[in-house]
Amino acid sequence: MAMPLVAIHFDNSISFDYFVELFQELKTLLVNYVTANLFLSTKYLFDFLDNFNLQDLSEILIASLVLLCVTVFFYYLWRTRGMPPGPWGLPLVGYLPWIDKDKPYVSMMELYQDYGGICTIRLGEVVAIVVSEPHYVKEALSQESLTGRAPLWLTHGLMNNNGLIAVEGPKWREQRKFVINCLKNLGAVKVGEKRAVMEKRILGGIRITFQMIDERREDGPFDPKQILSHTIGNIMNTIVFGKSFDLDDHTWVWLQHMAEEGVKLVGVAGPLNFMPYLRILPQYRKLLDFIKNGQKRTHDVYRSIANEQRTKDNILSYYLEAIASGKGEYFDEAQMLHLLADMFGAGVDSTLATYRWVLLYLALHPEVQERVYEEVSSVIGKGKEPNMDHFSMCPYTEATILETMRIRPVVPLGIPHGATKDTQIAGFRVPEGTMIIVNQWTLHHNPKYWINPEEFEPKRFIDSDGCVRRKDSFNPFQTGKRSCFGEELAKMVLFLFTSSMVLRYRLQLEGSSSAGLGGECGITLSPGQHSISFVLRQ
Ligand code: HEM
Repeated sequence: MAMPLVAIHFDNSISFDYFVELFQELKTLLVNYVTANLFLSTKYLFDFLDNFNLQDLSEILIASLVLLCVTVFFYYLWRTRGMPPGPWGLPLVGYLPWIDKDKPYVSMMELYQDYGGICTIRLGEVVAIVVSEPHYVKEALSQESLTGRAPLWLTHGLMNNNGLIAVEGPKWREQRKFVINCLKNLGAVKVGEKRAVMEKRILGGIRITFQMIDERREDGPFDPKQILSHTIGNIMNTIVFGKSFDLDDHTWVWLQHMAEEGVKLVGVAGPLNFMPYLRILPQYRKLLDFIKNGQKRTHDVYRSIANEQRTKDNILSYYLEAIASGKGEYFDEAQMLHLLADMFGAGVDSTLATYRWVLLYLALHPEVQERVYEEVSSVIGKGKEPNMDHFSMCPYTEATILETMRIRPVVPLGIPHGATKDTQIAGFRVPEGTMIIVNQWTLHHNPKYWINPEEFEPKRFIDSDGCVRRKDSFNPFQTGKRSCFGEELAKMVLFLFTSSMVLRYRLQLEGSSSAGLGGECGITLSPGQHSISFVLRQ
């Protein structure tokens, strides 16, 4: 069909009539064009349907699939332009099938071997940059624009910018500052009078730990996980809620169960982080319901603790005061409940897992244990309780704790960050929304920075003057504006527990020497099942 010609006459004076005429012509042109194409398309459609057979259908499907792959390929190329190099993945899932779900940190170390200290991978819908060299890690973690959190559906989606670990922007800054002040007030400080209050709290927990070990140790070797979960958990309970629970308190038993299951389930539901549409599948829906119900019930428990709150000097009571004062911008009940859960979860899980690794490595290396014993017994004295003044005088004990954190970092892939706006690392483009993974495991196991990295050798943290020294390739708490502010508290718990334990017991590993070393990786990497004999020292 011939296209109608549009005759437009230009003269010096363009009148209103001229526009009317132009509009009419354009309208005619459009109507003719649409009618013609509609006629043609309908004709082709009828012709096609007349001759349609199954082979056509498979050809159409294949062609659509190829078209989809090509579109996804070019979209991915466009999206990752200027970003660090990395492996190809599959449409939709990206590199996920190549990540070992039990040991994702090992898969990331393989990436380091293939692509070096900075690389890009696509995990479902999320594009991630993995940084594994100390100077890239430092550059990334020092940037304001990388203090966001990764766009992960489970954490971001479920938390809805509440709490502490998953929040961003001004709310994160305000709430983080508030909690840091709370911890200082409660005595999680290097020096000062308040420190004694926190020491007392921790030493109380240690005494109960020893009572519980003494009740069980004559029956043979056992895994101290349950006892430590109760006592370290209760130390955190007093800091966060101002109360501790009895061992058999139903609420406490349930809270511990939820904390443990929650860690595993969030691990199992991991693919939802990268492919949120999977939640339409029944198995993921069930998981999500379980997590959401658990969250709701936990908040109900916290609410009732808040209603009965009588004590001062804990994060909950400070928070209630802050809400009542009306001064802060983001202080409300919903945010408080999430924040308390984050504080309890982040504080207990990581410290408990680290301490269990310390005991396992001490039991596995009697020569290291004896050196720690010699040091603490000479500095603190047999039968005495330690305090943080002893810490700087026990470099070998500190080095043993650090070496444990090196060889078994409890967050082997850190807590991922997210780019809040376009930026750069090492000159590579980092678009807004990119996830940044700090590859702690590779940093801690790279033979370029550690001699025989698979060997447990605390001396590597001590310099020629006998002082403790840390390297840039050691990063268990991450660095920068978003680094872990629980480090001081963790240091106190780990030193006081380790020195007291070695002063009181000789630890002996029972069964296979590799028991538990492989670890179980949920949100944190914890030791696997193992048994220790606690032999009372004379
Ligand atoms: C050995 C023990 C611990 C280890 C290895 C550890 C490790 C970490 C790491 C790697 C991060 C991520 C930092 C980042 O995103 O850059 C983190 C964040 C965090 N940690 Fe710890 N942590 C420990 C103990 C604690 C304790 C005792 C507390 C509570 C007082 C705590 C509370 C938190 C919180 C709330 C965050 C999130 C901070 C934020 O997003 O601004 N941690 N921790």
